Formats: sequence, C-alpha cells, structure tokens
Amino acid sequence: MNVLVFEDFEALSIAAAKRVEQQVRENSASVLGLATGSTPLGLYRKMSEGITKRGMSYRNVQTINLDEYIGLDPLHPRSYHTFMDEHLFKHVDIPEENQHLPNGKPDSVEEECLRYENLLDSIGPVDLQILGLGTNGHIGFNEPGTEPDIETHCVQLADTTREDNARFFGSIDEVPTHAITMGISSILKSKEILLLASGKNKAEAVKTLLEKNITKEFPASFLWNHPNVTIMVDREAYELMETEGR
Ligand SMILES: O=P(O)(O)OC[C@H]1O[C@](O)(CO)[C@@H](O)[C@@H]1O
Repeated sequence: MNVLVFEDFEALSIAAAKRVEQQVRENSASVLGLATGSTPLGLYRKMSEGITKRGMSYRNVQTINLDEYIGLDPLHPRSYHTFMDEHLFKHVDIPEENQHLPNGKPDSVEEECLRYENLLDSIGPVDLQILGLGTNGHIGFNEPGTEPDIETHCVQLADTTREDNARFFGSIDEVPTHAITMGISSILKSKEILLLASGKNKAEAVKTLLEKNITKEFPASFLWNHPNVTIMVDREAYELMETEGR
C-alpha cells in the first residue's frame, strides 16, 4: 500500500485528477470505478476542468459507481445518480449509456444486486477504482462486520453512517436505512485502487487503516489484501500519524 500525503484537499484533488487523467490518456476506453461523498468532489471538479483546460475527453470511458440508496428513484435529488450528474456527468463527455450505478428502486433488490455484479464482470475489471473512507472504516457501503468475500449486496446502514450523511438530507430521519453496494470482493477485483481521505474527521480512520490489522470490523483494512492500492491523504487526515512521528 502506497501512502501519499498532500498539504491540503486542493493538492490531493489535483494529484488524484492527474492519476485519473493519466489513466484515460493511456487507455481511452478505461473503466473507472467511482465513489460519492464529499471527498471525491475536488477530484470531480478537476476532472471537469480537464475538459476545458487540458483537452481531456472521456467519451470512450465506462464508469461504474459503488453504491446507491435503496428507495430513492434515480431522479430523486439525494440519489447518488443525481449526485454524480451534478458533480461530474453533466460536466464531462462520458456517454450516458457508459455511466453505471445500481438502481435504488428495483422490483427486486436481490436481482438488482446480481445484475450489477454481472455488469461489473462484463465491463470490468475496473482499471482504476476511486474510494472514499467512512469514519467507521467503510468502503462503498460495506459497514463494519462485512465479510470480505461478499459481492454486490443490500446493506443496512450503520447509525454513524446515517449521521455522517444526514448533512446531505434535511435530517437523519430522511437518510435511507438501506443501500445496494458493491461488496469487498467486487472492489478488490479492480486492477488499481485509489483511496482518498481528507480532513481531521478522517484522521482516526486513516490511523486505523495504516495499523494493518486486517479485520471485518474495519472493512477498509481488506485493502491490504490487494496488490495495487494508493492512499492519498491530506495533512489533516494524516495528523495522528505525524503526531506519532512516522
Ligand atoms: O467522503 P465522505 O463524504 O466523507 O464519505 C466517505 C464515504 O462515505 C460514503 O459517503 C457513504 O457514507 C461513501 O460514499 C464515501 O466513500
């Protein structure tokens, strides 16, 4: 696992965008695994700027997102479909048919999970997977207690996750209780993984991750089982490591 420490969120976002742009320049038909949450917002802004400022194009790229809330229609203002549209898809030239997210309002959640894992296998493997890090160590919506061999599945969200995400909704009561998420084993199928973490509220989780105690109680620790993972953090997210003089 490589660890890269950046001065701040801006520097981290620029570096992450550089890696994505390099990937797409090398292989214009790359498959990108995408995440939601606040952390990739800087990356998505820089990717959008890349279109106008650096002549980037994503027209042959396929994207596949990690997760979606169950019960939210794709057009719901708080769905991850809408999040991706607002923050990335409407600013870049990825064809709509190449943008993939789980359907949060399927007839059958089980069938949707199967469909999504099959989709991942048919367009994959993901060349570059972007991940955020939950304060409780989740990746995607794989909450503490998730087994490492699980593929795309339905998950009950932890209370802490619903609290963390209440800022995107009016109140915690409006945050859905369940989601569809790629599993740990789905994520580990990627060729390369880039985990981003920013801010003091991630410092404890970053410290736990870097302790290399591989346990289902801290799902991100399973990333240690993958051969090509880079963690990009800013100084605030790394501050507990620096305090220890590492
Ligand atoms: O980037 P944030 O908003 O801190 O979220 C971290 C993680 O939590 C989630 O938003 C889910 O709670 C993930 O999508 C994300 O990777």
